Order: sequence, then structure tokens, then C-alpha cells
Amino acid sequence: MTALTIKNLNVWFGAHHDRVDAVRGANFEVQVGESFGLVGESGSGKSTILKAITGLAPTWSGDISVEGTPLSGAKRDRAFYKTVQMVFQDPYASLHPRHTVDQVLSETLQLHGFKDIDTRVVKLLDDVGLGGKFRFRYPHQISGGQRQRVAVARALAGEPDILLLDEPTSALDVSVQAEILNLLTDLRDEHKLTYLMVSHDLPVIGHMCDRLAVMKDGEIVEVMDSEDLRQGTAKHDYSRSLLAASAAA
Ligand SMILES: Nc1ncnc2c1ncn2[C@@H]1O[C@H](COP(=O)(O)OP(=O)(O)OP(=O)(O)O)[C@@H](O)[C@H]1O
Repeated sequence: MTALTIKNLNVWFGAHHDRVDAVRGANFEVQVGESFGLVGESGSGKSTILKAITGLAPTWSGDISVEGTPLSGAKRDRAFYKTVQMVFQDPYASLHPRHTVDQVLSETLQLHGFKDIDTRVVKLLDDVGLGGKFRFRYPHQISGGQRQRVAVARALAGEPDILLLDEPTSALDVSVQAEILNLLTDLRDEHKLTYLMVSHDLPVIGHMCDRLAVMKDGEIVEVMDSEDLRQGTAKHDYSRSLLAASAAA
């Protein structure tokens, strides 16, 4: 089954003279269990695709389907959030400063209608490699990497099928980026998750994803396997220049 289908997607912001066509004619499919990357320079439209899926970019046309169900407009129902969750770039901004880790996770679990909150909070903390000792801490009492683990635990609370990951490590110290990427790889295996991951960092996408789409100026210029990436056999000039730039870095 296809987890996500994007067909002829156009997304724009503003109107008339102020209109920005952030995504134009995007097409790709993500299979169940696959990890799919969107890569490209800043402003190429990667995050806008995630925003259209989650209803944060209200003006779009084309087709977006989640597990075969077409989405419309910008309202997403409970069934959507049961299936799809997001992890954002900045764990500092995404956690409420006056809520403990326990509150963050318990409230999310309650929203999803679970009753065995206590057991599930402990299990979630274990799943993301944080033990019970983090449970009653506030965001300012834990590191950036630990906060991102909490954000991942919150995303997993409702047992979703699909995670949308928007630059999940780029706000973190280089030393902890690999830890979080490895955690995400393990969780995908253990929870049979599908990933759609955005990054400007080609090596990160190459490491994490089975296939990837290269974006430039709002358009997908190429969809390729990570194997092509490793072999350096990109077809499009722009993908080749991205590859060359990341090899030189
Ligand atoms: N809310 C908005 N209002 C107006 N323009 C927007 C809005 N959000 C994004 N854009 C514009 O849409 C284009 C694509 O932005 P987007 O954030 O999707 O790029 P990106 O590839 O994810 O880059 P970055 O890594 O910098 O976020 C850019 O020109 C951006 O300025």
C-alpha cells in the first residue's frame, strides 16, 4: 500500500502581486515502511510540502492522499493525526517551557484517548532512550538532544503510521545529531513507521532514506534511490551539483 501520494501538488502563499508559488507540480509516492527524503537548498519548497500535508499551508491544489484517503483544504481530522505526526526542527520551540516531560506526554496520550497513561509514559520514555529519571523534568533542565527525544516520544504517543520529519537534527549540536538520526532509524524498524523527511543536508538524507526527491525553486527535479546517491549517479545537473557540494564539504 502507498502511505502517501502527492500528485501535481501546487502550493502558494499570498495573492496577486504578493503571491509566492512555493511548490509547483510536485509528484511522488511514499510506500508503507519506506523512508523518503526531500532535499534541496533553503527556500526550495521542502517544508511547504509538509505544511500542505498537515494543513499549515491552506492554499494548494492537486492531490494529497494518506493511506489512500484524499485530503482536502486545511482542516485535518482526528483520524489524520492518529495516522500522521510531525517532528519539527526546533525542540526548544516545540515544547511548552512550563510543562514537565510527564505533562507533555500524559496530555498527548489523553488526547489520543488512552487510559493506561502511566504505563505508556514510561514505555515512551524507554522507546526514545530516556529513562524514567527524565519524567518530571522541565524542558530547560534537559539538553537539546533530550528535548528532541521528548518531541519524538510525543509524536509516537498516538501510535502513528507516518512521521513527517522537518530537519529534525539541524538545530542540534553536531555531536548529538547522529544519535538522534540513529534513534529515528531504530524506531522506524521497531514501530514499522513510514518517514517523509526534509533536510538541506544531502548526507543526512542519504543515510536515512531509501529514496529521495531533489527540489529546486519549488519543483522536484529528480527522484532517485539513495543507492544512486551513493554511486554518485544523479541524472539532473542540479542534483549533481548538490552532490559535488556535499562531497567537497
Ligand atoms: N507563510 C509563508 N508566507 C509566504 N511565503 C512563504 C511562507 N512559507 C514559505 N514561504 C516561501 O515559500 C518558499 C519555499 O519555502 P520553504 O520553507 O518550503 O523552503 P524550504 O526548502 O523548506 O527551505 P528552508 O529549509 O529554508 O525552510 C520560500 O520562497 C518561502 O519564502
